[in-house]
Amino acid sequence: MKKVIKNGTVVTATDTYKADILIENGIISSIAQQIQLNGAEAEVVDAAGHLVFPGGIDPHTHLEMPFGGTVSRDDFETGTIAAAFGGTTTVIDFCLTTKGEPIENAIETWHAKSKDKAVIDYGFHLMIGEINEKVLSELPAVIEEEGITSFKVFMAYKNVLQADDETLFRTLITAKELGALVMVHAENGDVIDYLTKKALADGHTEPVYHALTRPPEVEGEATGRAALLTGLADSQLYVVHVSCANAVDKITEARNNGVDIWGETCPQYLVLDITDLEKPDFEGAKYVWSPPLREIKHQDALWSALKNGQLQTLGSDQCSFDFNGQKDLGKGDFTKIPNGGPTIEDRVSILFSEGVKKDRISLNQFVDIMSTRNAKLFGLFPQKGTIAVGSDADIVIFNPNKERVISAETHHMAVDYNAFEGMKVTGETVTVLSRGEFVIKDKKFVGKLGTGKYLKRAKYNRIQNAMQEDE
Ligand SMILES: NC(=O)NCCC(=O)O
Ligand SMILES: [Zn+2]
Ligand SMILES: [Zn+2]
Repeated sequence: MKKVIKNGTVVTATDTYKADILIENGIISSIAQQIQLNGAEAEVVDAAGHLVFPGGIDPHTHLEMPFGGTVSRDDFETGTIAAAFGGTTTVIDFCLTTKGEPIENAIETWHAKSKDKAVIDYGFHLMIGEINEKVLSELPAVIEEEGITSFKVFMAYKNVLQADDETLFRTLITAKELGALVMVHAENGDVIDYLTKKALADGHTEPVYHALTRPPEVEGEATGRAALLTGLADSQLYVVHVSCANAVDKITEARNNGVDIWGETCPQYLVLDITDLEKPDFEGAKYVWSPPLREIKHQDALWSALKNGQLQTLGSDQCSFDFNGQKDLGKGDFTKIPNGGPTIEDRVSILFSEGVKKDRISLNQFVDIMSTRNAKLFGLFPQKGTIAVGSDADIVIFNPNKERVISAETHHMAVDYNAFEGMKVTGETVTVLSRGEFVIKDKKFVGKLGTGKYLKRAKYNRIQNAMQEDE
């Protein structure tokens, strides 16, 4: 049956206007000031007093990911349900590879994790841990057959996920040839390895040492190095989870020099800070992310970078671990605390409440940062990331004035704590449609497991993204 969303305020990355939206066969078929249909023809959804914007696209999730001897708690079922409750309709998850193992096995593993579970659409990025003739021979099929058009390289997590500079450089060259966007976790893993060993040898075991052994300089250095190699390879780079001014400065400098480089930050870096890691009774472990939470001054740098376009996107970096039974693996040794936290559900709300409501970014920037730009960078636009005739009807109906408090008591993630516990936010997702079907209706989950579709994504489009830059 057709659906018509009536009386809402439509918000895209460029426009804000009152209009009705007609949905047929999962696609937006008409947008007009008034769409008149009788009740027998279409289901009417009244969005009066609400914003109607494209579903969020979260380009950075780790669902059911093995890490530090355990596995992240939220999987494609609980993770995508929580994402939908938070106004996100697409996630792109990181498919981890193992050196020496065929890439197709890794991708198969990720398909097995997600199929029959996801309630919203999803895609994968591919981790590159090594480059050799075998890997090079496998990558064209990854792009052409799987539609995986982004590769991820870790510059940190020594002896686990970390790749060397040759691997990064060759990945950049190969990505340019094949039409992929390279993503990088930019921290100097070798320096961190030294600093963490020294901290432990000096008897420092508490969670805050996670941050003290990963100072902003090591993120700035790695970001600058990755940017330089990208310029040298004339390739394209997306720096994930930027946490500090040092990294923003390197990205800005490279962009000013014509390097095709993009930066993502995450909600935790915008609203939490290093003092959270100092909480007593090992509670600081809840706030262990890599890169770590920073001194509060870095928050201002990140907000102004989002406003000025020096950073372009917000990912959640969802990688949740229970406080009891997972984070506590690191009691007595901060290096054993699994890195990551639950953020998928609150990403959109925090950007709206702290960004739009506090006048740090505009409403249209909000849509661009949490959805549209991600669609463009990751080969999903205009199928996703906007409200336009012909686009998928991935739509959020959002109450911009509802005040509420974030809490583990009410969240939908599987973990036993919420990193933003007690935070007051304004704005609430009311109804969410994925390809025209309700997933959340009047704040209740009405979706079905397995209805989320795997997305084969288009190649990285430098012209399209460069054109956005010129606007
Ligand atoms: N960010 C984090 O601490 N955990 C997830 C893995 C990663 O993105 O580095
Ligand atoms: Zn990372
Ligand atoms: Zn991550």
